[in-house]
Amino acid sequence: MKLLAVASEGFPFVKTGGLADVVGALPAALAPEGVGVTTLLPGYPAVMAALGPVQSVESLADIFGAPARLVRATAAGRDVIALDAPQFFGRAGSPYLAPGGMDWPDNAQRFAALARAAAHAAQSMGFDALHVHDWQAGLAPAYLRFASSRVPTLFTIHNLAFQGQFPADVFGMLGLPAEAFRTEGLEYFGQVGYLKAGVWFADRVNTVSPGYAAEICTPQWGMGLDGLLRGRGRDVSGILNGLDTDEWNPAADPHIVARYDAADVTPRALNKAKLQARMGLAIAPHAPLFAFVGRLAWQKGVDLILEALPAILDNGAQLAFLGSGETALEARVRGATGAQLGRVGSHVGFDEGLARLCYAGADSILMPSRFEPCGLGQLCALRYGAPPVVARVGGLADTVIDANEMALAAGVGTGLNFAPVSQEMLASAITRAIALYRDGENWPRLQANAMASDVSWTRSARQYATLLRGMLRG
Ligand SMILES: Nc1ncnc2c1ncn2[C@@H]1O[C@H](COP(=O)(O)OP(=O)(O)O[C@H]2O[C@H](CO)[C@@H](O)[C@H](O)[C@H]2O)[C@@H](O)[C@H]1O
Repeated sequence: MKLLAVASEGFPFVKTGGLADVVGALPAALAPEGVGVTTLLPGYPAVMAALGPVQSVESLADIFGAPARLVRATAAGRDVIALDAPQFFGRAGSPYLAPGGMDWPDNAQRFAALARAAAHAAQSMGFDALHVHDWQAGLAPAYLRFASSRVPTLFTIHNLAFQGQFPADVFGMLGLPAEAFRTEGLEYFGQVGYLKAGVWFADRVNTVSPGYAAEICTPQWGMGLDGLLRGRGRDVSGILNGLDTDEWNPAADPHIVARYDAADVTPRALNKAKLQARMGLAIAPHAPLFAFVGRLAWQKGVDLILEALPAILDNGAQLAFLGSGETALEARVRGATGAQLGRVGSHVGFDEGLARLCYAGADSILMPSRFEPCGLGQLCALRYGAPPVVARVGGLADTVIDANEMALAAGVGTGLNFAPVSQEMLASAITRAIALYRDGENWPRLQANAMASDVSWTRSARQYATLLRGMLRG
């Protein structure tokens, strides 16, 4: 099967978060299942540079007022098509944000162009199916539907909180027939909804864990789309994300100081010391070291970590933050660092190497997310032997087995879970983690169980292949 995937980011070419990891990993994961993936990405400067010499495969005479072309190359082991449209993507900086942190003012056009190019390529280049990721590509199933195309589409929701909503007057420039702008279409509370378009027009919809698939069908977590999602019934499913276990491998990771595997985790101590140094923490081999890696956002419960700080500090533990995001949270993280020098460390920014050092050097990774479609941080934590403390929501609940008494006795715990998601319950889980760490006997077992967890794509790739083959049958 020839599958075209379309997304606004994909590792290793451009990454701001977990979407890129998944888009970058699926081609290798699906290859053994007989699915050959080509990935269409916006031609950002970083993407064009990484592709090197390219072959021009299609020209698009007029894409929202300017010519563009599709170019193709194989790079980093992936077959990539880039939408070379300098008027939309030829700018430095974030894929989504202008300098100053506001959305690029022409994001509606930019990502409509991406979706239109994907629909065009899916039809004209002989692909069997189109895999559409998140709102940035969400219009593609609408373009295909109104072109009476037979190319089936799968729409994957990585985060329902980001919906790509634009004022109604954007509709006029999309080049879609008037009938598309209805409740039974892409109209969303009087606006144009790019994610809504994906959910409405795609043949199948999935999200990145079974738990989140169930949650988004409820009013509490459906973000206004639960009715529509419930209405799509069995067309909606959940498939867990995995990790590219070659890419994320503590035995071969070039970003960390000391490489190790499950047979001997003692080299982790060197990574811990390095992480403490990089984060401005006291070099304390026996202090339990917690780390947070991710977007500094309400979703991720960063405020809960800050409020639960006494549970960490009063127990002689340390905390390292790596992330960027909401200005107020960035300021609070910097403030906590300044107030607790040597005990709280932080790096506000995006740093792939430091993220890996966090997974390889921290004793435990904190993920107190209020909601989490899947989460990759906890999978990295398991793989790198840093048993995570996670909120029992979405994909976190699906991937981390709480080390309660029964689980410890049965030898199956891989981390710690807590619910409901509150500062108090997080503090109590942290206290439990520190006690386990200090009792000496259970922690190594927990760490070994974590590292033995299957976080690869193997099972999920099979599920994707089954879903895609089902789509081809209609
Ligand atoms: N400052 C920083 N420096 C370096 N690396 C950083 C970083 N901040 C984040 N990362 C990295 O980015 C990735 C984050 O992935 P997540 O899946 O945890 O969250 P995200 O919310 O971006 O993804 C959304 O999409 C993914 C993919 O489907 C879902 O798993 C998730 O639940 C959903 O919210 C990880 O690889 C992490 O290490």
